[in-house]
Amino acid sequence: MISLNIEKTFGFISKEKVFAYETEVKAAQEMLEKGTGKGNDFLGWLHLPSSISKEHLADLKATAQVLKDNCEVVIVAGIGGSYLGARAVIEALSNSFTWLQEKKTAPIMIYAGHNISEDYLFELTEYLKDKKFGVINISKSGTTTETALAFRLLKKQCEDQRGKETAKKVIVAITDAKKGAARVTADKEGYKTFIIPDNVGGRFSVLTPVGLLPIAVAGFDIEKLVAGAAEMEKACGCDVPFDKNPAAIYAATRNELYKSGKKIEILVNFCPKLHYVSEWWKQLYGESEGKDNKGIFPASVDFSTDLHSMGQWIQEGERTIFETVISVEKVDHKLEVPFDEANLDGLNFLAGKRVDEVNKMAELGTQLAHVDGGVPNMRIVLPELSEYNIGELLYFFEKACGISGYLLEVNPFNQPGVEAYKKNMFALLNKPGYEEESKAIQAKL
Ligand SMILES: O=P(O)(O)OC[C@H]1O[C@H](O)[C@H](O)[C@@H](O)[C@@H]1O
Repeated sequence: MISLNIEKTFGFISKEKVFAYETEVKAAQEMLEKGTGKGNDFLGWLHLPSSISKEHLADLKATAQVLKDNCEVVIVAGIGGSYLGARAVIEALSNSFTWLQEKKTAPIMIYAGHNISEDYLFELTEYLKDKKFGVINISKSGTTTETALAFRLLKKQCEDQRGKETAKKVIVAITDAKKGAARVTADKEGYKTFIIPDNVGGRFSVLTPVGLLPIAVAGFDIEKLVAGAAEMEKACGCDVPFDKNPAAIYAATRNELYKSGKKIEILVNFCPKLHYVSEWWKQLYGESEGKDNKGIFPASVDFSTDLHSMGQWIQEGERTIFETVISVEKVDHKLEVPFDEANLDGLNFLAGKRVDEVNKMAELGTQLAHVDGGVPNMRIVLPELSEYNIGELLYFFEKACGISGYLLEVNPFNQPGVEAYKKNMFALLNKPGYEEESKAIQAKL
C-alpha cells in the first residue's frame, strides 16, 4: 500500500494547523459524497473503481486483444485528460526502451492529437507508411481540434493502407454516448466504441475506457490497476478518520502550505518512468484549482536529471515552493556498480553497491538539502512500480484533489479558462459561427 509522510513540512507549518483542517475536510468529503458542492454533476469518478464490473473489463480486454492481434503500432489520439492518464500508466510500467526492443509482446504505443505540430504529424504519418497500425480516438466532447485534426489524417491513412474493412476493425472510438463529431463518425463507420460517462470529467477519466483500453493494449493488467484504485477508494473513504486518511492529510497539508505563502507545488520523482504521472497530475490539479485568481501552481521535475538544471532554483530561489516527492521503494531489476582495478574515475567507493542505493542516497540527500534550504517536503512512497500501486496513486491524487478544491472554495470540476484560446484560434481561422469574433480579433491585430 502506498503511504504519505508529511513530517518534513513541520518546520514550516505546524502539525496542529494541519490537523485543524479536520472539520473542514470532513465537510468537503461529505459534499463529495452527497453531491452538494460545486460541480456536483461531475462526481462519477468518486466511486468508479469499486463499481467497475468484470464484464466491462472483459469487454475492454477483448477489444484490446483485437488491436494487439492486428496492429504493430497503436496510436492513441487524444489531448489533456483524453491521453495523459493512459500515457502516465503505460510509461510508468513499460521498459524504458520498449520501442527499440526486437521482441515485442504488445504493439508500440504512440500518442497524437495532443499538439498541432505539422512536423510531428508529418513525421508520424511517414513512420506509419509501412506499419500495420490502429487508432484509439479519444475525445469526450468529440470536437477537440487537436485530436480531430490528427484523427482525420490517421483515419484516411489507415483506410488507404489497410482498406476500409480492416480499418473498421482497428479503429476504436472512446467518446460521448450521443454528442460530438467523434460519435457521429464512429456510428457512421461502424467502429467499436466505448462511452465516457457524462459525469466523469476528462482529467478524472483514467479509470474509464479512456485510460483502461490503451493500458490494456499496451499489455498491462487493468484488473490489478482497478483493484489498487478500489483499495485506495476505501482507504480515503468518508468514514476513515482524518489522521488515517492519506487524501485528507495531503489536501489539508498543501492548503496550509499555500496559506503560508508556498504558492508552487513541485512533484518530484527519482525515476524517469514517472515523468508522465507528473504531467497527468499537473492537469488534474492545475485545471481543478487554478481559477478565481487562486490555486497552487503545479510544477514537476525529474531527479536527479533536473537537479543539474532546476536544482539551483529549488535550493536557493524564491522561497514560495514546496515539494511532493514520489519515491519508489523497490526497483524491478538488479544492477551493481562493478569494481575497477585502475579506478580512474574514483568510483570504487561505490563498487558492489546497487545503482538504486546510489539513487536512494541522492534522494535522501536532496530532501535534507531542500528542507535545510527552506523547501517543505512531503513524501509519497510506492512499494513498487506495479499496476496495483499505480492504481492506488491515481485514485489517491483524484480524491485529494476533490477535497483540496473544496477547501480552496473553487469548483474543482470545471475549466472555463481553457476556452479563451480556443475562441481566439477559431476566430483567427474563420471557423463558421465565429464571424463576429473574427471581426473583433482582426481589429486587434
Ligand atoms: O476529451 P476532449 O473533449 O477532447 O477534451 C480534451 C481536453 O481538452 C479540453 O480543452 C480540456 O481543457 C481538458 O479538460 C480535456 O481533457
